[in-house]
Amino acid sequence: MKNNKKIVLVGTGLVGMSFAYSLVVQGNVDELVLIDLNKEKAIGEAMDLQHAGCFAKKQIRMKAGDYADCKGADIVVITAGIIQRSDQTRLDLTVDNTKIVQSVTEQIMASGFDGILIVATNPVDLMTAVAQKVSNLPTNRVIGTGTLLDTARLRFRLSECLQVSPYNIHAYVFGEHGDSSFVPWSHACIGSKTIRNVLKSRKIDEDMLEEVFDEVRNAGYEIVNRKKSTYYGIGMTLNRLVQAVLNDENSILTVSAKQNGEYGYTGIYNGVPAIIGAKGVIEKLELELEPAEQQRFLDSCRLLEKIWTETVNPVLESR
Ligand SMILES: NC(=O)C1=CN([C@@H]2O[C@H](COP(=O)(O)OP(=O)(O)OC[C@H]3O[C@@H](n4cnc5c(N)ncnc54)[C@H](O)[C@@H]3O)[C@@H](O)[C@H]2O)C=CC1
Ligand SMILES: CC(=O)C(=O)O
Repeated sequence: MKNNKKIVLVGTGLVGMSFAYSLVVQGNVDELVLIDLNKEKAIGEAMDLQHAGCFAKKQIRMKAGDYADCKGADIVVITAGIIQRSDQTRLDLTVDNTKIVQSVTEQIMASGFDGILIVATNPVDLMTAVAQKVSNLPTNRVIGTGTLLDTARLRFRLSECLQVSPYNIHAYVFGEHGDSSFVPWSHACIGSKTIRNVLKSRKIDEDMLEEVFDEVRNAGYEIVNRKKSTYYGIGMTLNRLVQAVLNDENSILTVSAKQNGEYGYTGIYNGVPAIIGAKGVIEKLELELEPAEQQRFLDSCRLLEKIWTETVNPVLESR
């Protein structure tokens, strides 16, 4: 394990700073550099965090910096971008955020950065693909937060409904971090018992599962309607992913990873469970999906590929 764990964050908005604050509270990095288009904001955020750090269990070196600081960083996290309004989906952000992620990634790479890139900017599956294409880093080293936040929401909600700790709920949200996501319930377990068998023994109707997932899929919209944006959930999601890499955990997390045919699709970034360690995506966990689940994954990939071809690529090629 490296002695000095260095993270650079690009985008010091609500998502970026929720993540940064969680690092300071948990004290699980050594060095943190903040970059934003709005340099004054990055400086103000760094000052505020430095003051918070006086009460933290570990002292972290923090500053507002610039892209030259990415050289030698273990991980650069991209949270720069616009957010959706309550009448928009994440996919409506595609054109604006493609331009932002392209520009940010070019500047990161110009520094000589050679670590792991983690992307949260929405629509995250497409923006991770943009970061990979522009950076030309190996695909295992460019990771999107994917459906990790959705999976946390699923485990939370199932935990509430079934009165079992979320730590003992093993269920994954697959596909786009968006409306085409789904849960392969055939692989959802409470402890080692399948969730369908748990429902059967408790005499709970299976319809409960899709009701729970509807809430999970709509959770982002529900929060945006009430408070304009979501940030604590994704802040801790980013922290979890970063720790898995920094500590070479080989933990299974549902991230946006480049598809290489494991689930019948090649070429697009989409959310699947994967083993995450120091080298990024070590291996995608290949689950045997039921035919209907497999179809939903293919539909999700086809949707993303269509937007990539019709919208993202023309933006990338226009520069
Ligand atoms: N993947 C996920 O699960 C989630 C993703 N998000 C996404 O995260 C992104 C950020 O959201 P918030 O932090 O709430 O937005 P925000 O508006 O609070 O912050 C965005 C920041 O990006 C900066 N920025 C914009 N263009 C930039 C550029 N070219 N270079 C450097 N910095 C730039 C802005 O100055 C601002 O500080 C959005 O795209 C949002 O949809 C939000 C929640 C969950
Ligand atoms: C905004 C967003 O992507 C979420 O909270 O799921």
